[in-house]
Amino acid sequence: MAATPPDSFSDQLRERSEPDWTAVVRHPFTDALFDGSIPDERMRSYLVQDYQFVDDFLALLGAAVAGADRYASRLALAGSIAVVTSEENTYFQRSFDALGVAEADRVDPVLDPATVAFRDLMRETRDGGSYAEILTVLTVAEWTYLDWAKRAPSKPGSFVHAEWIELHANPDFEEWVGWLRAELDRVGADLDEQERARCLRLFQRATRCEVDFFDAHWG
Ligand SMILES: Cc1ncc(CN)c(N)n1
Repeated sequence: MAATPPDSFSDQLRERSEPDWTAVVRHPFTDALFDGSIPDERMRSYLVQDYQFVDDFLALLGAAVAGADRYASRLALAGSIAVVTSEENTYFQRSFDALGVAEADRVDPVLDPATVAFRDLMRETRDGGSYAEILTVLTVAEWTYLDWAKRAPSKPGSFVHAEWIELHANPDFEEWVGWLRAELDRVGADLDEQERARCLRLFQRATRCEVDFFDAHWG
């Protein structure tokens, strides 16, 4: 993982997004994922909604490729696109098969309010955000997932649970999150006060979206 200096821009954004950050990383949904106790019905609805999240997330990655200020950054971002469109997509399809998800729910399900809120945030950022703002939203989505997945004490039996954890707790994903943070720190160094404040508001809003997304499938 790329080294991040202590009290970096990304660290400051995360610290100022508490208590929501910890609420995502320690969400009871993730604990139930670890011990494999999420009922199929709940896992199905979560994955169906998340597949829609991933659609907009992929478009946001595309906007980051377009908005990046250098070729090396485009290459790193394209590497993540490769994962989302291969291993991760295959995981969704195999899980949908195992959970009996109908074609309509794979392609065009009724969206939860939490999915709509996250989608709106990603679309607004994609269409009108600076490269720093796009990185901010990408970083929240990936870093929260790394942080909860890293807490997994062991592998649950079902592949639907186990592989969802593994996709977010492996050395490549850790390196990707390290890159995102370092990139946000690099770009953040050139921002003025107003632009940094906009990134903070986006970071906080995206973190809240993550809490609401898990809440929608819990309790
Ligand atoms: C809601 C959500 N947030 C983040 C991730 C990780 N890409 C995800 N799959 N879903």
